[in-house]
Amino acid sequence: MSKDTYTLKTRFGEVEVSKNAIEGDFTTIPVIDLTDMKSPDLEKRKRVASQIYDASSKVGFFYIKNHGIAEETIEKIHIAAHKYFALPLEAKMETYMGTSKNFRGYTPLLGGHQSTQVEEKPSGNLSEAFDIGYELAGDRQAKPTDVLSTDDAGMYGSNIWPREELLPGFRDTFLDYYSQILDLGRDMLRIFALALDLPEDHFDSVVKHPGSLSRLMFYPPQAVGMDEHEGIAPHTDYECFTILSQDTVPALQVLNKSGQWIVAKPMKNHFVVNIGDFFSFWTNGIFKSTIHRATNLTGEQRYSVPFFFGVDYDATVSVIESCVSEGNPLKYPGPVKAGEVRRSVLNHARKQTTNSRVFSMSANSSRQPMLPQGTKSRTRNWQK
Ligand SMILES: O=C(O)CCC(=O)C(=O)O
Ligand SMILES: [Fe+2]
Repeated sequence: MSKDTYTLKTRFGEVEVSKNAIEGDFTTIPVIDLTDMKSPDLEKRKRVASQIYDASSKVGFFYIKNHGIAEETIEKIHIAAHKYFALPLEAKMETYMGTSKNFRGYTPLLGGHQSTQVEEKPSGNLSEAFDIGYELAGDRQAKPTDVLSTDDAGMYGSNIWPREELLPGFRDTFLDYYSQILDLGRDMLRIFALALDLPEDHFDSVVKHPGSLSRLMFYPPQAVGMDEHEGIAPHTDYECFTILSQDTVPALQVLNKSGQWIVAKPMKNHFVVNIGDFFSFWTNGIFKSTIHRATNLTGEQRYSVPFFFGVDYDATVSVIESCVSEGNPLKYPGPVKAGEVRRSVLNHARKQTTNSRVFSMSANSSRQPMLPQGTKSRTRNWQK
């Protein structure tokens, strides 16, 4: 590594990264056209699946276009995000995540955030967030007779909403967005199954009430002359995959294999999709959960809306058998209870006062997925 690099110290090891993000190099973040994702022609679906396999196993990140979510839906959620973060702090604190048993609600600027790096002077992430999770009203496929199970980990539960009179229509807008992205996630899981040479309905039984969080994020501009301050510190996501809507302000950077931060420039009507730790576990490391961060150096306000697609909290999941081979022996003993894994990851993150993600950052290409200290013994031994 040349002197243009620095060492990123993490709780789990060191990563060499270059000092500067490389502008203009997006060739490593492929764009996948989902037009044929639901084509009646299997060969066409397979062509999409094969691109998804390539991107998921080599990069861990890709853009999607022609995903079927209307521009208007995306605009509406961004307007809702602007309005929510414009509320006075006291109003946002009425929805404070600290009062939630299942990781929903508001995370204030710098509050409760801490870099995943080992810092001399820990400083929080320069962002605010508002999280919601699965509720039946946010799932167009839920039947009126559906009842949410009480998963052992207590991850299902209600969302915390700002008072309707403060933000009329906010709850409906967010739940509508949530339900549409949830369905996109379900559809994508079928194409992921095809990508893994499995029957397309292979995962259907574990996405009845998918344990997915969605988040509004706000990154204020940094003060002129201020040292670069991360909006969200380097991390990997911990669910199956993330579907991210960015506004027009660039900030997201993805760590490539040679240790360079690649800017994932916002592209109109595209989502950024990235593999999370849970999918990496599930596929025995075939799908890569890649380190990324967001730093807003533009002087403008930035908003983004990630959706972390995950399986039912009460599902029990083991590494997919066909992902284990002589060349890729079983990495992670299982089975695991999806809700328990997520609770322990989130608890750990909260204890560390981080922004709710877990990171095992020994190296971008050979990382082990998730699993903090304190995870139940069955899962602790995943973390070598
Ligand atoms: O805002 C972004 O661009 C990325 C957010 C992110 O990585 C996350 O919330 O996990
Ligand atoms: Fe992320």
